[in-house]
Amino acid sequence: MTTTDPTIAVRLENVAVRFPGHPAPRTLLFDAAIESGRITAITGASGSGKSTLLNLVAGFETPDAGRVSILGEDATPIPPALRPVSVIFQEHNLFAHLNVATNVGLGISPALKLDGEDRERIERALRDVGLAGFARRLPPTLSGGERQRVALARALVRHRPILLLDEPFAALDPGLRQEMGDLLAALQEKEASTILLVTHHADDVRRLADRVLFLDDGKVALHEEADAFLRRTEPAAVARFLGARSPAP
Ligand SMILES: Nc1ncnc2c1ncn2[C@@H]1O[C@H](COP(=O)(O)OP(=O)(O)OP(=O)(O)O)[C@@H](O)[C@H]1O
Repeated sequence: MTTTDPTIAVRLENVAVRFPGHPAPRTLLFDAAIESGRITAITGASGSGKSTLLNLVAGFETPDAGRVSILGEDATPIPPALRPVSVIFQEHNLFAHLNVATNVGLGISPALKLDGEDRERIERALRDVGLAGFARRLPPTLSGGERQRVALARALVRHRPILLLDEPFAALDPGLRQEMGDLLAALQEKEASTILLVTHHADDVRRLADRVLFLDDGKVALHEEADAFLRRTEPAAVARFLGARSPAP
């Protein structure tokens, strides 16, 4: 019954997730088809379900009902490590005791069985994210922005068609957010990857997104082109989100 549409990278079909929760249980319900080769921003208020949706695609969360398909294939039996995705979180992406090159190498081989070609790939990825010469540094000696760039390099060497980012710029100051955003946009253009970017910043949507998936109370409230979304004055939840732009310094 699988219909494979190459323009769709990820499909969530009536996916329900039930959390026991306090004071009452909560059910999140997602239904969406996410296009390939584009940047989709997943946004909405705190608690609306953004991370849960991303975790369903990554495989860290399991649906209680419905189905997640990735690149036309039912993802249910596929463990996180074997899914065609790379994930970058807000923080804690790196092993502190392993140097930068080794952290990137883990993206190629978790057992760190690396040959000469792999080492070249690592060097190239570090150059691409502006970290040539950082190979032997340890993560605690890097700035927050540099650490996130290492995480991006590790995602790059994996060559997975889908990149999942959960607030990857949240710990960065505005200058670095801009820099990381530019880097991400350039990489997307070069690799034509599908990117799902969880963010609660309207500026990230303005700068980076082609499409927007707006969540409200555990459901997909809107799924549309970023231009149309950015012109919205309603519903109130979207107006609030777009109005929450940080004031110019
Ligand atoms: N493991 C869990 N157990 C119980 N409830 C959970 C669990 N994970 C998420 N939830 C609940 O599900 C809802 C959605 O959470 P989620 O983290 O996906 O939201 P979010 O939009 O990413 O929020 P934020 O912007 O604050 O990170 C919240 O009400 C949250 O409390």
